[in-house]
This record gives sequence, C-alpha cells and structure tokens, in this order.
Amino acid sequence: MTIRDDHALAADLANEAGERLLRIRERTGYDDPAALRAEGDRASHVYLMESLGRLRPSDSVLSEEATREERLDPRRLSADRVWIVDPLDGTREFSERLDDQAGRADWAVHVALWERGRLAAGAVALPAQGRTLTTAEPPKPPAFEKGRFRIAVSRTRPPEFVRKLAYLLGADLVPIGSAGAKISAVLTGEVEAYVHAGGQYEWDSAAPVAVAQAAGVHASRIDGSELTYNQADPSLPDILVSLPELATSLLAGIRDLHR
Ligand SMILES: Nc1ncnc2c1ncn2[C@@H]1O[C@H](COP(=O)(O)O)[C@@H](OP(=O)(O)O)[C@H]1O
Ligand SMILES: [Mg+2]
Repeated sequence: MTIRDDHALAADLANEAGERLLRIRERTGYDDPAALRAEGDRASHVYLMESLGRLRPSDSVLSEEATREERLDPRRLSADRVWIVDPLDGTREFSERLDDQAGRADWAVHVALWERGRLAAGAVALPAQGRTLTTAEPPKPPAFEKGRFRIAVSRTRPPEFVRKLAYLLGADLVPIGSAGAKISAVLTGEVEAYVHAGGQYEWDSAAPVAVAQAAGVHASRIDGSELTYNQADPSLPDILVSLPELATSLLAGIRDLHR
C-alpha cells in the first residue's frame, strides 16, 4: 500500500471492519443489546487503530471510541494528515432487530482522511446492506426530479423544526438510523436530503461527507456555512446534505424556521 492509495485504504479498512462487525453480531446474537453494542464499538475501533498505526504510522487518528485524553491530544491539531473514524455509526441500530427478526441494516463504518484543511478521502461501509460508498469510485448522484421529495431524519432524535420544514417544502420525513446510512441514502436515491441539528461530532459525518463532496452532492452546516474538520472541539452539531438542486430552498426554509 503506498501513500497514493488513501482512497483504496479507506475502503478496505471500512469493509474489513464491517465484515468483523457482521461476524460479531452473528456470533453474539441480540439477547444482550448493550453487550453487543460495546463489543462492536470496541472491536471495530481496535481493528482500525491497529491497521492505521501499521499502515500509516506518521498520521494522526481521531476516533469516536478513543479516550478523552487521546481525543484532546494537541498533536492532531498541527498534523497534516488525520484519519477521522467512527468505528460503528448507528450503534443502537446495530443491536436491534426488525419485525421479521432480521438485524437492522442502517449502521455503518466510517473512515475518512482529513489532509491540510479538507477531506481528502473517505469510505462508508454499510455491511448489512452489502455496499460501500467510497471516494475511490464516487457514486453518481441521482437525477433530480421536481415534486414531492424525502428528507431523512434521526429515528430517535429528529430536530424539532424539520417536521415544519417538510410541510413547508412538500417533503416526507424518512426516519433512518446512523448519519452515514442517511447520507448514503441521499447518494443512492432513497431520499433527496438529510437534515440534522441538536448535536453530532466530526466522526459522524466526515467519511460520508467526503463521499458526498466527491459525488457533487451539497453538504454544509444548516446555515449554509462550510463543514470544517479536525477542530480542537470535535462537536459539529448540525448538517444538511441534499441533492444540489434542493439546497437553496432547504437553506431558506431552515433559515425561516430554525431560530
Ligand atoms: N443530539 C446528539 N448529540 C450527540 N450525538 C448525536 C446526536 N444526535 C445524533 N448523534 C449521533 O449521530 C449519529 C447518528 O445518529 P442518528 O441515528 O440518531 O441520526 C449517532 O452516532 P453513533 O451511533 O456513532 O453514536 C449519534 O450518536
Ligand atoms: Mg457516529
């Protein structure tokens, strides 16, 4: 693996971590969801940290599952290259079954590379959906069709104003778990937008935003400003991802409603 293969490395690591998570879920079952979540988070984090430490020893890593001290390590702020990873996004959904007893599929592994002020590579593995979205081969964004559209929201923490926003713009809300699964749903045409506010962190969006940007899909804060990564405080509490044709009306609607 050479330094030029960052896109492929992100995809390989996300895929392998995802395979491991599927095996853990198969072996452990759903009887103790808290234990399943803890094992999944830990195993995926350890795999990603060991692999990046071995394959990219000079780079920094910011992981959701790192300790507070590791996350506050100031070396990350002066580094040129920082991998921003969420070993298991949608942890809650990973441990839940659907009515037909199949495990939920709206969870993801996020691997992104931030390099000198911008997202340079990223991959989102959706192991239970059998697909991985990657900057190595950015997906072609779905064609925009005028008319009613769909906005993905958190299953458990949908922002207050989004119901009104949907009413105002003629959209339906689609609850999906995991930020990565929701942004992927925009890229695969299951929904046309994703709106979130009220709390989130850099690792929840870095990898899917890297892929969205490579695909030419709109991604910003909900006030239209840029999403910035590798900040001292990794909080990045709101986000809008949408087909480019919808961004102006979504931002205007949000401006009117979200005060
Ligand atoms: N209000 C909030 N504060 C902090 N994190 C939040 C949040 N709302 C959503 N998130 C995080 O964003 C990810 C997607 O959430 P959701 O499925 O509700 O949209 C989850 O990541 P994890 O599963 O990695 O913890 C969740 O913890
Ligand atoms: Mg997350």
